[in-house]
Amino acid sequence: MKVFITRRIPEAGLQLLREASIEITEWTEKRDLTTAELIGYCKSHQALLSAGHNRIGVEFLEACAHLRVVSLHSVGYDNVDVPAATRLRIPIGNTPGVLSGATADTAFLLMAAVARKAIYMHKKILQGAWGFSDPTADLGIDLNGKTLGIWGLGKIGYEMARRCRAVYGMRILYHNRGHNEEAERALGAVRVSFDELLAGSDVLSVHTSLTPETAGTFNAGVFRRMKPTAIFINTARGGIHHEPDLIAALQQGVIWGAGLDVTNPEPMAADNPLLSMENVAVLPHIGSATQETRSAMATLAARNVIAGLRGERLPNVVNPEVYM
Ligand SMILES: NC(=O)C1=CN([C@@H]2O[C@H](COP(=O)(O)OP(=O)(O)OC[C@H]3O[C@@H](n4cnc5c(N)ncnc54)[C@H](O)[C@@H]3O)[C@@H](O)[C@H]2O)C=CC1
Ligand SMILES: O=C(O)C(=O)CO
Repeated sequence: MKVFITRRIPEAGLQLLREASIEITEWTEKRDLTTAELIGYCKSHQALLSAGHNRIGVEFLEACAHLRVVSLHSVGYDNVDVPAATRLRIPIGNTPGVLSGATADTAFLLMAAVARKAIYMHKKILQGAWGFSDPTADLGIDLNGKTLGIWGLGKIGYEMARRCRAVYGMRILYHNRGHNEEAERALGAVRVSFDELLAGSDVLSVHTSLTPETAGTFNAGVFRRMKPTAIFINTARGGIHHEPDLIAALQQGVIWGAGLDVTNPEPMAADNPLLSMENVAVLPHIGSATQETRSAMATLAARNVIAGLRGERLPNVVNPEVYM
C-alpha cells in the first residue's frame, strides 16, 4: 500500500505509517503541485495525505476515484469538493481538536498585539525610530472588562473565549448555528443575533469554517455595523473577509484595528497596505504551528490513512455518508 504526501509532515506521522508497512512518497519541492501533477502521482498510490491547501476538486477526484482515502493535515476542508468525494465514495479525513488550543493562542496573541500596536512599535525600533517618548502618542487600548464577540463558537472559538474570559474577564457574546451550552454554563457566554454581535463586540473574532454561506461575509456594509473602536480578528480563513473592504474600513476609521492569521490571497503580497498600518497585526497562517500541535495533527492524519487503507472507518471523517 502506498501513500502520496504533498508536503513534509512531522516525524510522528511518518513513523506510524512506516510501522503500518505503508510505502511513503513525499513531494519535497517548496511549491504546490498542479492538479495534473497530483493526478499523475496519485495514479500509482492508494492514499493521499494532503498537507497545505492543495485544491482537491472534482477533476482530481474523478481522475483518482480509486483512492481509498484522502487525509487532510488540517481541520479545515474548504479546499475539498466534499459532495464530489462522497458521490465517488472517497472518505475525507481531517484533524479536529488537537489544534484548537494553538489556534486560539494565535487569535489571542493577535488581539493583544493589535490592542497595544505591538508589531508596529517593533517595526519602529527596527527603523531606528525609538526616540523621545511622548505620553500622548502610540496609545493602545485596554482589553480588561471589554466584550468579546465570537462568530462560530465551535472548538477553536470556545478556546479563544475561555482565554479572554480568564485573562481579561471579558464578557462573551457569540453567534453560532446552534447553542453552545458548555460556553453558556462555564463562561457565561450569551448567544445573540449576527447584528447584535456586530453592534456589541469590542473584539470580534471569526472562527467559522469557510463555506459558500460564510465567504465574503465581512465586507464594507458589515464593518459599518461594528463599533468604530472594534478590533476584527480572523484566524479562520481569509475568504471570510473582503480584503479591500477591510483595508478601506481601517483607513477610514470605520473599525479601529485588525489581526489576521489568514489572508486573501495567501501568501499576502509584501506591499499590502495592511502591513504598514499601526493597528494591524498579520501572521502568515501559523495558527497551528507549534511542535506539539503539528505532531498531533500528523498522528491523526496518519491514523486516517492507515484506517482508510485497511478499509476501516476513518477515526475523523468529514463525510460519514460514504459509510451509509
Ligand atoms: N489559522 C489556522 O491555522 C487555523 C484555522 N482553522 C480554521 O478554523 C475553522 C474552525 O475550526 P474548529 O473550531 O475546529 O471548527 P468547529 O466546527 O468546531 O467550529 C466551527 C463553528 O462555526 C459554526 N458555524 C459554521 N458556519 C456558521 C454560520 N454560517 N453561522 C454561524 N455559525 C457557523 C459551527 O456551527 C461551529 O460551531 C476551520 O474550519 C478552519 O478554517 C483551523 C485550524 C487552524
Ligand atoms: O487546520 C487548518 O484548517 C489550518 O488552517 C492549518 O492548521
